[in-house]
Order: sequence, then C-alpha cells, then structure tokens
Amino acid sequence: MSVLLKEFQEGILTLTLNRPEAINALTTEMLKELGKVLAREAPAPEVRVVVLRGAGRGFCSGQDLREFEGQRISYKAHLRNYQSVVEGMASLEKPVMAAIHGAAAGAGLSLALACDLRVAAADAILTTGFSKIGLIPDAGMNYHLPRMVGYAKAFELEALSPRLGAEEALSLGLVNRVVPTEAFPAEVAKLAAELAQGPSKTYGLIKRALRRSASATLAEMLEYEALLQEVAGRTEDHQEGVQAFYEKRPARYRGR
Ligand SMILES: CC(C)(COP(=O)(O)OP(=O)(O)OC[C@H]1O[C@@H](n2cnc3c(N)ncnc32)[C@H](O)[C@@H]1OP(=O)(O)O)[C@@H](O)C(=O)NCCC(=O)NCCSC(=O)/C=C1/CC=CC=CO1
Repeated sequence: MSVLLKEFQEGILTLTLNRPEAINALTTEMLKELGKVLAREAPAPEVRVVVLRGAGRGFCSGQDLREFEGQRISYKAHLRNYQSVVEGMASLEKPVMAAIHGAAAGAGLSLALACDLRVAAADAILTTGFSKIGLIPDAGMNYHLPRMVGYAKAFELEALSPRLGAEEALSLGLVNRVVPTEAFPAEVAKLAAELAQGPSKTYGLIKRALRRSASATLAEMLEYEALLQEVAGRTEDHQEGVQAFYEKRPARYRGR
C-alpha cells in the first residue's frame, strides 16, 4: 500500500498520508512522493483544490522518529525532505486545505500551517511538539506560526508545546473552522467542493498577493495588487462573475 494515497474527483485532489499505524509519521519516501505530486500533478488545470488529510485516527504525528534513529540530523537531507513540500504548497496557485482530525504534531502541524485553510474535527489536537524532544520547529513553522498568532504566542506554543484542542486552536486563529467529528468528512467535502467550483485563477492570485504581503511595503503591495488585478480582469471567470451579477443568477466558474 502506498504511503501517499491520491484521489481525484470533480476538481478535488485529495492526498492522504497513509501510515496509520504511526499516526502518519512522515518518512523520506512519503515527503518525496508528496513533493512530486505537488510539483507534477497538482498544477494541472483540472485540479481546482488540494485537500491534505491523514488515514486512520489522526492527521500526522510529524517526522518519523524511528527513520533516523541513532543518526545525526543532516542539514542537507532535512532541507531536501521538507523544502519541496512546503514550497510546493506555498507556490501552488490554488487552494490547499488541511483536513485535521486527531493529532497534528511536529512537522505534521507545520504542513497543516503551510496550507491555505485548515478545517478541524472537534477531536483534533494540535501541538508543535518539537521542543519536547529538544528540537526546534521546522518545515516552515517559524514562518507561518508567528504570522498567525504573533511572536509571543508563537514562542509559547513552540517552547512549551502545549496540546491545543480544536476550539482553542480556533480561538487562536490556527484553524478556520471546527466541525463535529461525525460530520467531519462531509464538511470537508462540502468546503472542498465550494472551492473547486470557485474562480480558481482568482484564488491563485489571492494566494500570491497574501504571500507577497508577508515581506512587502504598502506601496509595493498597491503596485502588486494593481498588476494582479489586471491578470484577474482578463479571466473568463471574471467575465462570468459580472455577467451572473447582471443576470441575477449564481456564477458558473470554470477556473479559467
Ligand atoms: C500526540 C501523538 C502524535 C499521538 O499520541 P497518541 O494518540 O497517544 O498515540 P501514540 O500511542 O503515542 O502513537 C501511536 C503509534 O504511533 C507511533 N508514533 C507516533 N508518533 C510517531 C513519530 N513521530 N514517529 C514514529 N512513530 C510515531 C507511536 O510510537 C505508536 O506506535 P506503537 O504503538 O508501535 O508504539 C504522539 O504519538 C506523539 O507525541 N508523537 C510524537 C510527536 C513528535 O515528537 N513528532 C516528531 C517531532 S520532530 C519533527 O516533526 C521533525 C523533525 C525534522 C527533522 C529531523 C528530525 C526530527 O524531526
């Protein structure tokens, strides 16, 4: 059985981390596969949204601690394993959504934070976890977390590694919504379908703009927004959106 399952249906590419016996702990093979799919399959125009989830009873327990047991952490191998995945998600010009149930720990949480949206089941437990084993957070956590919760909270979450329940994660803005565990698969499917039927090019441009804002001045953003708006204005979906408004009907976006 593959360590990464792929399913494509109606514009939604669902990627399932599949090592349930270890709460989907990340191995080199799994990260390589995930990086490859993000680079080669996810950019296809028929893919309108990517959903990342875990098999079994949790989302992901982070790096598989048994894989490198007794070995020193290698800077090169580490970068190779995580860079293509985290950058792949950030640069993909379409929404990437994490569907979190059960535990999201260590680099598992880093991957969830690198997504554009997070939906959590009521049973979700989020923890940075790294400091509990004497490591610093990685896989982009030091980039994403302080931008979501501010320096002081990020320091607390990284240094003390508390286990956050879904509601607490929601109140901190770490997840976008919490849904009852029984309704979780249906709610994830519903949100994914909504995104898959949206103006995909526009979503990609929104993502570009928000990502750029992390390191830009207001003047630079005004210029960048104007540039991206020109691109958005040339999409078929923009024309359709305006037409639908005039005709007082729901827009039928085609992601073009
Ligand atoms: C909070 C947990 C994720 C879930 O707790 P719980 O539901 O009680 O489940 P457990 O009984 O603890 O686990 C079930 C089985 O899964 C195995 N397992 C869990 N996590 C890992 C893991 N990360 N690697 C390997 N195996 C794992 C666990 O041993 C159980 O198996 P057995 O029944 O056979 O014993 C909790 O499991 C937990 O806290 N896990 C560890 C979290 C963690 O420390 N993650 C790694 C952080 S470091 C990281 O992510 C990144 C790097 C990057 C670079 C280099 C080196 C390391 O880390």
